[in-house]
Amino acid sequence: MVTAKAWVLKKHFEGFPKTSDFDLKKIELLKLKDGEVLLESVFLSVDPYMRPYSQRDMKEGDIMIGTQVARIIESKNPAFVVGAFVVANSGWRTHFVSNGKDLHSLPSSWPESLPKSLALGTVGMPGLTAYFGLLEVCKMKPGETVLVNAAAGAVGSVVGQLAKIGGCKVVGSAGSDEKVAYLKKIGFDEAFNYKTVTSLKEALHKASPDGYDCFFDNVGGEFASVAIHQMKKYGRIAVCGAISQYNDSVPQKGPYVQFPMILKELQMEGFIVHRWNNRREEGQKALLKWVLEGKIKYHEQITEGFENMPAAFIGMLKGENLGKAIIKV
Ligand SMILES: NC(=O)C1=CN([C@@H]2O[C@H](COP(=O)(O)OP(=O)(O)OC[C@H]3O[C@@H](n4cnc5c(N)ncnc54)[C@H](OP(=O)(O)O)[C@@H]3O)[C@@H](O)[C@H]2O)C=CC1
Ligand SMILES: CCCCC/C=C\CC(=O)/C=C/C=C/C=C\[C@@H](O)CCCC(=O)O
Repeated sequence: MVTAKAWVLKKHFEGFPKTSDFDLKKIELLKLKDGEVLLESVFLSVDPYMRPYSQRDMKEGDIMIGTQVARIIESKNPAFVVGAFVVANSGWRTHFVSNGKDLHSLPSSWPESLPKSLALGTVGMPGLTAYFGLLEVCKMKPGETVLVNAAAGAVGSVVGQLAKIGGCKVVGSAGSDEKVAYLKKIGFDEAFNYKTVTSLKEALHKASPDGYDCFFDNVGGEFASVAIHQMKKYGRIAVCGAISQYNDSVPQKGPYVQFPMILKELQMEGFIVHRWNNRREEGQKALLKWVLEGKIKYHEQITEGFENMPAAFIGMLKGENLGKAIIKV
């Protein structure tokens, strides 16, 4: 019998999650039935969506939602061999049983030299979010100017590099000078620390006096309310997330934004990466190619130890990660 460890939501979050909101449980796994596989998590992801989705989708006592790269350690399913790696959506746990239907094998072209954890970040859901959000929602064109916030994160860092590959000028914001330096290192044309600028309005104007054609919004709130006024006519806004709001009990009341929406005839579209699930392979193939060519750089904030998962999640929400936040079991 295999004993799995799992993090459960002990108490719904109020404001920023606290480690006391989680409980570590042990689960005895049953013997495999025909068609099932036993997996052990190797890398686990902590993502911003877990904060709002926990309120929407979970009840206290549930295992925390989330994804992992896992290794098959026992198989009664001929489609999955022992030793193979897959991406699963089985939550915060060290071991689990699956019937294989919800497992995604890593692309066959995945080189041994490339960390498999990238399947949770740059070459996984966040990278695909950047890829499809930029190409299908922003519809960036060469020569345009792209703005992205939370730019040093899992999604934002890929947005900026994809926009450079697409021949755009790229402006990014992040919450530390270290992150700003990283953005410039990976090719952003302009980058600033939104926490230390005296005026966000002036920082955005200085970075691109003519304004922005595309705004890839990961943050929402006051940043979005200021940025919208600096969009060019016919600009496009991809509303990817609103992390500035996730931990607020009372959402920030941003200034009235409908005026620029109308006067500049802006397109503003929210999206969820699931929309392009049928094009996952296309996106992963493109992202993997650019990573292997060195055109997309990646950085991972690796936290060692399953026991540190709640702390890694809280740290990511507080901006302590540069690049994708990953837990190495
Ligand atoms: N629509 C979709 O399908 C998807 C949407 N998302 C969204 O994309 C966004 C980025 O996700 P992801 O790349 O995984 O996360 P990141 O790796 O960027 O980590 C979160 C980052 O958000 C920033 N942040 C946190 N709080 C605030 C705040 N109050 N104001 C401004 N910035 C803040 C921090 O960076 P900093 O130092 O810059 O403050 C932090 O590092 C999130 O909003 C997420 O919900 C992600 C995946 C799919
Ligand atoms: C309830 C208010 C939500 C406000 C917007 C919040 C988050 C946007 C975001 O981050 C979306 C992420 C989507 C992730 C998609 C794929 C998976 O890895 C997560 C699966 C969770 C699920 O969809 O059940």
